[in-house]
Amino acid sequence: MWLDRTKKFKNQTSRDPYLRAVVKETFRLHPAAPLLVPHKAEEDVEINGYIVPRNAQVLVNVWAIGRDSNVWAKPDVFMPERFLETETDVHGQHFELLPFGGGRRICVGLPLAYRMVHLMLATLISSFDWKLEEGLKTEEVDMDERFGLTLQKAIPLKAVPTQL
Ligand code: HEM
Repeated sequence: MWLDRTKKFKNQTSRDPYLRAVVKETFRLHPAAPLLVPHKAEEDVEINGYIVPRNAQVLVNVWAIGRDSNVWAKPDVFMPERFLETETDVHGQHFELLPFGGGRRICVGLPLAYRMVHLMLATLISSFDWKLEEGLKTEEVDMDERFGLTLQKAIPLKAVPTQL
């Protein structure tokens, strides 16, 4: 039965454009690794007129890129619809959305992780009816983040499931 369900969800999740848009929008605003993984320049490199000297440690602030108002309309608003009309994806070709990094050191777990995120989200949504804690309204949920090598919610979300 679990296998049947998994197959069903796999078909649904790979086709559901809104679910895919929700995942992208979540990665845009809350990338799991906000500065990716530290890189080092092996040689002096010039990028857009800036010199990155040999041996410099390079951190790519994908958290800031995801909220750049030069790139995103209403950058602080959670708006999955923005991804419905674009080809933008997370595979390292679109530099405005790089939750898995890009280039030679792109996350090798991307194909597995990306599928699993969709599968888990679809399973959780379709298996339970979710409510916030008693009395809490959606707009009152505290979305502050605690920065580190990985990004976490400063105040954990308490969501109450009822099995469907
Ligand atoms: C949603 C889940 C995940 C996210 C958001 C994520 C994100 C990342 C990021 C941002 C990097 C650094 C890329 C860079 O600096 O350019 C990375 C590297 C890496 N990830 Fe993931 N990752 C995830 C899941 C996984 C999984 C499931 C695996 C293994 C099965 C994995 C294995 C790796 C490895 C081995 C590297 C180092 C690659 C290298 O340096 O060549 N990741 N990941």
